[in-house]
Amino acid sequence: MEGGDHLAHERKKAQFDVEAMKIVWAGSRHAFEVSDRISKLVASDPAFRKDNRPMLSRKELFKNTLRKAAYAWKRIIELRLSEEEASKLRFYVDEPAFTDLHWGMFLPAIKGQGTEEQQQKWLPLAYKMQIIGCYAQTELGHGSNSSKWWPGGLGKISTHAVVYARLITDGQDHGVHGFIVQLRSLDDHSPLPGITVGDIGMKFGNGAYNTMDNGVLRFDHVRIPRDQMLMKVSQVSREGKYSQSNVPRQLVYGTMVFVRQTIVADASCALSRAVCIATRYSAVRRQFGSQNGGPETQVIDYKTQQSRLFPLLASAYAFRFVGEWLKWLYTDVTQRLQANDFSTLPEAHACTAGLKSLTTAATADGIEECRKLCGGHGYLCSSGLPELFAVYVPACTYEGDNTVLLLQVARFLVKTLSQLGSGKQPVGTTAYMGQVEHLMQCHCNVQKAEDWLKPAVILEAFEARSARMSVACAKNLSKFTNPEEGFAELSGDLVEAAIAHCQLIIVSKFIEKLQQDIPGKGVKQQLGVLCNIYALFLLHKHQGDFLSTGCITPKQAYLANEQLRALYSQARPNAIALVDAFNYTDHYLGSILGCYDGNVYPKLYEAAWKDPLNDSVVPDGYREYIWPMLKQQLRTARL
Ligand SMILES: CCCCCCCC/C=C\C/C=C/C(=O)SCCNC(=O)CCNC(=O)[C@H](O)C(C)(C)COP(=O)(O)OP(=O)(O)OC[C@H]1O[C@@H](n2cnc3c(N)ncnc32)[C@H](O)[C@@H]1OP(=O)(O)O
Ligand SMILES: Cc1cc2nc3c(=O)[nH]c(=O)nc-3n(C[C@H](O)[C@H](O)[C@H](O)COP(=O)(O)OP(=O)(O)OC[C@H]3O[C@@H](n4cnc5c(N)ncnc54)[C@H](O)[C@@H]3O)c2cc1C
Repeated sequence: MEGGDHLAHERKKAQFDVEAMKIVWAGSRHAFEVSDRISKLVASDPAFRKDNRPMLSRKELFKNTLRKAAYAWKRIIELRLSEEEASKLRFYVDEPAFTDLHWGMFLPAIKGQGTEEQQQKWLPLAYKMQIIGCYAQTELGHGSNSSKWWPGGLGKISTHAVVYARLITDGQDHGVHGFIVQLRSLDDHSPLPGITVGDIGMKFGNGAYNTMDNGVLRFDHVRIPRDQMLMKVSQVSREGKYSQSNVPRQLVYGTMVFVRQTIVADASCALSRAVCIATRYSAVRRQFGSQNGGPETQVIDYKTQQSRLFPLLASAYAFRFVGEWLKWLYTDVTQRLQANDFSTLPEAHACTAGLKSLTTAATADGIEECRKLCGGHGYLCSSGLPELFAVYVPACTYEGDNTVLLLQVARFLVKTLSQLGSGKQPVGTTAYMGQVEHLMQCHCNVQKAEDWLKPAVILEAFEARSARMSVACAKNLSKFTNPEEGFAELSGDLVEAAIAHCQLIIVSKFIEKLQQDIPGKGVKQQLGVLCNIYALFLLHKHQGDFLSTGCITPKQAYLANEQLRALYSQARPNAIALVDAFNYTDHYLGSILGCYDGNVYPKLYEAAWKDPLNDSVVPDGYREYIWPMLKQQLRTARL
């Protein structure tokens, strides 16, 4: 079959209103319209071509990124795009660049930690891109106080940085503070006196994150004007006297709470993109299994393919909704902070840290699974999956290594439990800990597979598992005379307790989403199927936890798996429509395997001939290396 829509028969099977699902996925009709318009604008502009990235040398690649960033900025000005539209445009350009750090961390750091006066001075310059900034926290060796190492945008482009460094006044160390530092001349871009700055070198994958100039920075007797210390949290007077505002010191790390929240939303984008590619290709690809001379089986009909693919499809939706909720939580905590209410900051920190950890780990693994789900073709760059994986996988490390972040969540959980004794009632995502006595001894009353479809049953099982794992950790910790020693010794168990808690958050937010009014024929029902797949898949994967804590019986674990298989069958006819609801353009997907019309094989064949190796029939190097070898063999054969 040439041309046409090769997936049309799949699209006809959908049992829900895809257009309505697109609105749910985008978050609102307005968000959908902005995304739709801007993604098409980018897709239709040849200046944003990206299929040649894996073939470019680092220098060509980097220059190309600078060209795109400058062109994107020009279009933003010409079209008078709003902040929301401009950020969507950068998103659909789909190329990591210094601008990510400028808009995503430099500006938020000044907004969050600068005084009114400092904001008035620096923000207009940054908004007009008259200065370009980055966020310099990480060092080459821990607390080495020697070289900053890794900041994106630092290596070659940033004129300024927010640098995190120890503040020492009168010989007293006040800990880490943020400072705005000019790095390069605004006239000729040369580093200012005392500053050594450069790129740290090639990173994993061709193309991928190598469009970013992650950098190294050293200072030698560099003077930072006093008024360039970010002074919302603490101040140094003209006389050198240090003082602190009446706000928690942790606000110094507020930018990370903001960025981790955006990383969770971004996880749903990266995972949904990989899932869209793997789902469409799984419907196109046929292998064996034909009966009575009929067409061969689409690989998406194999139960093994479904049990690997559909939990990822469900996870993409789950991360979307938890990301939406986390955005709300962040907005809420920000409003409270402005009113000097700091009570929800620890929870916001724990939620952003934990969910960043969970969603990025699952997304990185999920992209790789999608590559395998596409068989050999998934390994071709033209599948879009190798580059997506290489770009995405550092999310497990940046903004805090995922294990380190889970340990922060564990500390928060142990603290929450320890405060129960003093009568402090937990709220928000830890409210369930208030029923710890019930959760320690409750019994799951699932008797048949369909009982696992009841939200209350699922929630109680996840709450009981999480509470029991945290309580077990707390009990074990109490056996140590030195709490820090205990925390280090039990860190493996603590990480698992933190994972259980974060999975509970994601499941409960998906269930809450389903309690909202969701318009569109069959939309809520499909989301219900995905929610149950997500929860029961986790339960199946972590059944060791659920069984060992006595939350469920082996029979109930068996029934959960039986129900899961039934849910896969319900998802199957809707699979293509569920990925169409992401509304991704072929440009954004960047994948022959995932193209909307499913016309995969002719496109793969055509693309192969565009590879530079196929520019000539006889390759460079043949005369030099192969021909002499062949001649040598001939001579040996004659002997
Ligand atoms: C819209 C566009 C978005 C664009 C996004 C662009 C993405 C671009 C890609 C990459 C950019 C990458 C950037 C970076 O990686 S920046 C560097 C990030 N580094 C880390 O995340 C390091 C991880 N470590 C930590 O977070 C540590 O907590 C610490 C270094 C901040 C501090 O360590 P330490 O001094 O040891 O203190 P503790 O960890 O013990 O914490 C003390 C206390 O403070 C609480 N706390 C910690 N962090 C926060 C926080 N962010 N907010 C609020 N509270 C925090 C912690 O819970 C402890 O509390 P206590 O137990 O009650 O005392
Ligand atoms: C692509 C990319 C972009 C980045 N961009 C920026 C940026 O713009 N600005 C910036 O400042 N930084 C940036 N970073 C740095 C990033 O924030 C750090 O790499 C990250 O915080 C992890 O720190 P680390 O590299 O020192 O890892 P380490 O802390 O050295 O981790 C190594 C191993 O030790 C384990 N470990 C470490 N501490 C503990 C502990 N306490 N308990 C148990 N295990 C532990 C970790 O789990 C990990 O397995 C970027 C990094 C990358 C990869």
